[in-house]
Amino acid sequence: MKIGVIGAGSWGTALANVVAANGHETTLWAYEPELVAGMSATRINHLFLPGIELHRGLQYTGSLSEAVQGAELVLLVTPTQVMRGVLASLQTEIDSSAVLASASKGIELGTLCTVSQICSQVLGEAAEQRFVALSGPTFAKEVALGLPSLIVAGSTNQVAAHTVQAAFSNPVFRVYTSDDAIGVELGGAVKNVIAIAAGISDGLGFGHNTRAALITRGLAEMKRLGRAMGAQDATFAGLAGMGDLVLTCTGDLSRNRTVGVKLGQGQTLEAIMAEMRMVAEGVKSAESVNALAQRLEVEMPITQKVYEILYGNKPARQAVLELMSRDLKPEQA
Ligand SMILES: NC(=O)C1=CN([C@@H]2O[C@H](COP(=O)(O)OP(=O)(O)OC[C@H]3O[C@@H](n4cnc5c(N)ncnc54)[C@H](O)[C@@H]3O)[C@@H](O)[C@H]2O)C=CC1
Ligand SMILES: O=C(CO)COP(=O)(O)O
Repeated sequence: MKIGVIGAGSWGTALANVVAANGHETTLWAYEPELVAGMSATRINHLFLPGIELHRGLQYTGSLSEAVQGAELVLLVTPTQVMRGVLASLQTEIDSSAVLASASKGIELGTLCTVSQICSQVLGEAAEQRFVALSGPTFAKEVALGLPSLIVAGSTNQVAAHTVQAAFSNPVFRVYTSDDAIGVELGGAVKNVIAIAAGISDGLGFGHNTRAALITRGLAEMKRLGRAMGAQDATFAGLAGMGDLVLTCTGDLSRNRTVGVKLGQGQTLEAIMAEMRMVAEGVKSAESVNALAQRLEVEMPITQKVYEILYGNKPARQAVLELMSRDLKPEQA
């Protein structure tokens, strides 16, 4: 199969490597010209996935049209906030029958769109019929090292979901299908915001109890937003929900969790972002998910506090105090 992968960050590179190793004719598009040259010469993505040699068959390009030319499957893996611009450049280049998969996790600022909604707006409504959200507990580095990992391909079109499942699956990378594309997308977007909260908690010196509580109540927020957007509750109990939430809230490889830890330790957001080349989607999604919750009148108190800490100068300890002193009530999902 011919596959184009758009975005050579750590995740796009790791996923391109999976399908290339599975025997598919794969071309990886990189935004940075020096990365195209570097990967072509050394087979290593020195900027975003250092130290890992990529499959011999993987091709590299700096041209968007070359990456998707003749592709039966196009995988989008740029940061969510630049997705619309990248897609606009690809609009006339992607084959109208190609499956469109996205492994990006976030909600667009301003429009409050998921990636599938961005695709429909830019490429036309029919794009939704061939859209697949690929998400789960998968740190790029561990996938690239071949450590057993599981993920979900969610789509309203089961033929498209099965195409992605077949292309990516191998003995160390197991892909499940789901018919809940929006649930799979929302799980990935919201867990990044909750991971910042979990990091803040650890950075403040709180314990395992606090972190477990944040994960559990974060899952309740994810479910509530999902219900308001037509997702299925069961999706959030699965890999793209609880699975990814647990991974990101507890794993030291998480960029979002790391941002939270540093905030909890007293660093400013500006200082943290200044020394970070990689994307921590939760920083921007804290604003967009919080706005989405307000628009849909969904109660998401942890998300709201993360937003206030990041953008409202609220001290993290005060935010915790406010969360703890909310009205007492029965436990509800
Ligand atoms: N790294 C990981 O373990 C995982 C990441 N993801 C998601 O994958 C998406 C991509 O993240 P990573 O691959 O981790 O990125 P990264 O943090 O490793 O690298 C940043 C990426 O952003 C690209 N970029 C920056 N400015 C750009 C622009 N103006 N136009 C186009 N591209 C631009 C860079 O070229 C690079 O590909 C995100 O939504 C992330 O949440 C999902 C699962 C795992
Ligand atoms: O989405 C991820 C793992 O599934 C990666 O999380 P971070 O972006 O927080 O590193």
